[in-house]
Amino acid sequence: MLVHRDLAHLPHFRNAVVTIGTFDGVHAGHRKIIEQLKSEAEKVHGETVIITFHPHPRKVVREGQLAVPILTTLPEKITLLQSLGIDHLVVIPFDAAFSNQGAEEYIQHFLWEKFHPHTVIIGYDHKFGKGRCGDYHLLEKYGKQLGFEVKEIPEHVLNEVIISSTRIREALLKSDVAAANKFLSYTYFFEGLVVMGNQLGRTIGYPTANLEIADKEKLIPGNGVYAVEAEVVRNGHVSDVSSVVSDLGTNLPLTTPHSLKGMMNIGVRPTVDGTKRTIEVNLFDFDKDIYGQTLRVFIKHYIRGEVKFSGLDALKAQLAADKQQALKLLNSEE
Ligand SMILES: Cc1cc2nc3c(=O)[nH]c(=O)nc-3n(C[C@H](O)[C@H](O)[C@H](O)COP(=O)(O)O)c2cc1C
Ligand SMILES: Nc1ncnc2c1ncn2[C@@H]1O[C@H](COP(=O)(O)OP(=O)(O)O)[C@@H](O)[C@H]1O
Repeated sequence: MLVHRDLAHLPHFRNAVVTIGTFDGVHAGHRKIIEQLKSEAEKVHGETVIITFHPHPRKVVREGQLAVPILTTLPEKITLLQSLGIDHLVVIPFDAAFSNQGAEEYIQHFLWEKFHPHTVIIGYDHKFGKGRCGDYHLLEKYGKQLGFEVKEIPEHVLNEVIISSTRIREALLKSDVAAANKFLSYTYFFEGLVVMGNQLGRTIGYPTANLEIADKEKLIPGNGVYAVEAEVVRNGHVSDVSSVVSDLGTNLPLTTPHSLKGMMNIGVRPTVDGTKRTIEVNLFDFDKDIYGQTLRVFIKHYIRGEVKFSGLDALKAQLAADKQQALKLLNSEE
């Protein structure tokens, strides 16, 4: 998959079959749209093109509104779309100038001139252009004049997309990873930089890699203890998207046989300080210094809620039980 971020230097697409959307989560509902995109492209021997926006249009157009956490950061979205066999991903820098284009200008100077699409696939309720005044009918009218086809994404698929996104967010926020992973059709994951903690973990026999998530918009599941798989993916933070794209060959499929098993706590750790929310992972059968590296964590199962223990001995006993429980859950999948 080629990722294009510069609108001034797009390639010449061959019979482009194009769809437009944010695809946050690239979940089971999105995958149906992608199947439709691929089957239309196959019919006309065309290339599949997904146009997406970054940052999220909501952020630019409705500034000041309560931010909805995102399920996939841009590099993660790229990784997932790549794994689905899309030919081109075009990432539009969604700024005020782009959002101020009128609907007709958007069709002629953006969709037509940049892509010369064979087919555009959009939802019947898709709106575009300044004030969101362009719709399916306007696109069809221009399609006839300029010579491209417009195809509709069925209503039930669109409804599924909206319902799934909301359900996945709600499920993760209440720690229901079983439901979230089912709607996603893959295991929810995030990446964090391993930073210093209180250095207490090692003294009780459970060193924990404390994670700092780079993208503040990324949805972090609700507090609690989870069984996870994790991999050290690179040194330092994601610096730019291209580094992730070049990483792709080694990181697909998303959970590799090299994943380590472990357990993670998300919470305020009432037993030891009880204030700042932290994310920390204890990896099983592992003993390396990974400070300054990035850990990708796949959240497989929820184990329990966070508890305030009477002291470190009680916490330690519970961690031993959590480890057994995590291993039981993780091994049962194999
Ligand atoms: C799997 C797991 C479960 C945990 N559960 C709790 C808990 O229920 N309550 C709590 O106060 N801290 C809990 N902790 C956090 C520990 O208090 C923490 O790992 C320990 O204080 C070490 O901190 P440090 O990494 O900053 O040195 C848990 C940690 C892990 C890895
Ligand atoms: N099995 C392991 N799981 C997690 N981290 C480990 C493990 N073995 C070694 N480490 C290293 O030890 C650090 C965690 O030790 P810990 O005493 O909890 O310190 P801190 O409070 O700084 O996280 C990790 O950041 C990592 O570099």
